[in-house]
Amino acid sequence: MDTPPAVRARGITKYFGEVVALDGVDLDVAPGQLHGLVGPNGAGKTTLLGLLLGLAVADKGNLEILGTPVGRALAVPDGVAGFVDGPGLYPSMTARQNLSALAALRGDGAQQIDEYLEQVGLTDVADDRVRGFSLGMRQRLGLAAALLTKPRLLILDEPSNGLDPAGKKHVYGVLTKLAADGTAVILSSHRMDDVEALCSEVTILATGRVAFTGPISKLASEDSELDYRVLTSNPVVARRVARETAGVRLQETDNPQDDAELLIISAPVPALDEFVKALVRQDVAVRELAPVVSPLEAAFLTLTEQAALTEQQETD
Ligand SMILES: Nc1ncnc2c1ncn2[C@@H]1O[C@H](COP(=O)(O)OP(=O)(O)OP(=O)(O)O)[C@@H](O)[C@H]1O
Repeated sequence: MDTPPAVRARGITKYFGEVVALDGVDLDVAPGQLHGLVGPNGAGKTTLLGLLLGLAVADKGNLEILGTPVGRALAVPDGVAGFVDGPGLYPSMTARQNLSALAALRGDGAQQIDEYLEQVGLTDVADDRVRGFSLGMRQRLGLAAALLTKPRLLILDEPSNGLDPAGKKHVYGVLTKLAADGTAVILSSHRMDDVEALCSEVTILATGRVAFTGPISKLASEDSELDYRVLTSNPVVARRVARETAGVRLQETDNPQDDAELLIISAPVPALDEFVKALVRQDVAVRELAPVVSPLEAAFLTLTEQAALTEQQETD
């Protein structure tokens, strides 16, 4: 039998009094998929994650989690783990005691506690009280607690909040491995670079509506124009080449010193290719070439601005 989708949501609507937090949201997440949920403040990300965790119920729409329709009762659906607004932990207990208490409640997982602590990089502080933990350490312990339940769908609200680079590496490694083993992971983030590094699919929410959902690779089309930073061995010639290449627009930078060395150009991918080839023909070496903002960030800004504009037109 085919494995059911981890999430299948259709027309999910959620009100808080007058506020429409979610407005007809559709979402599909396959098993083993790392799915990013992004959107400006107040877009409805936490509300949606809360519905998936069974912390609230939708006012309208259909929600199926791991193949089972979600009813009206508030309960964490079977096979789902995670947290919104930070993990629930006992501050007066140590990290290990927190996990032991959870394992005892579940009647399972006690044997793997050391392994989970190691996976999230908390072995050295396993016997320290959670009260003294930083936000990043709490996030990692929350993830270990979620792992202990062996979820098939993991929901995480801003999991990289407070994480230092080493913590991020641990957490991302854990999430990638979980997904490779078939667990679907849905995480919200304000960091587009994190989502790009980790997720294959993304849903962009703007004022409670889906502005885009699908593979990240579909967001950046060949024709969309991005801004690029360009450092070369000869900025004077590079600037002339930029002016002469069809489809390339040279931007003036705010910093006059930057202006001497650094070029900012706007171009779609085919024109960018022609620019680089022309530089090489002129014996100019390209030392750095990178988008000023990532394709996801650029698409995110455009889509959310459009959605806000549409909403304003509808209310006018
Ligand atoms: N318990 C609540 N009572 C009243 N309004 C709420 C409640 N929870 C959320 N809202 C409203 O619903 C909308 C969506 O909020 P939500 O927290 O889901 O957004 P978000 O995308 O997670 O935002 P952020 O990025 O700031 O965390 C907002 O307008 C918010 O004010």
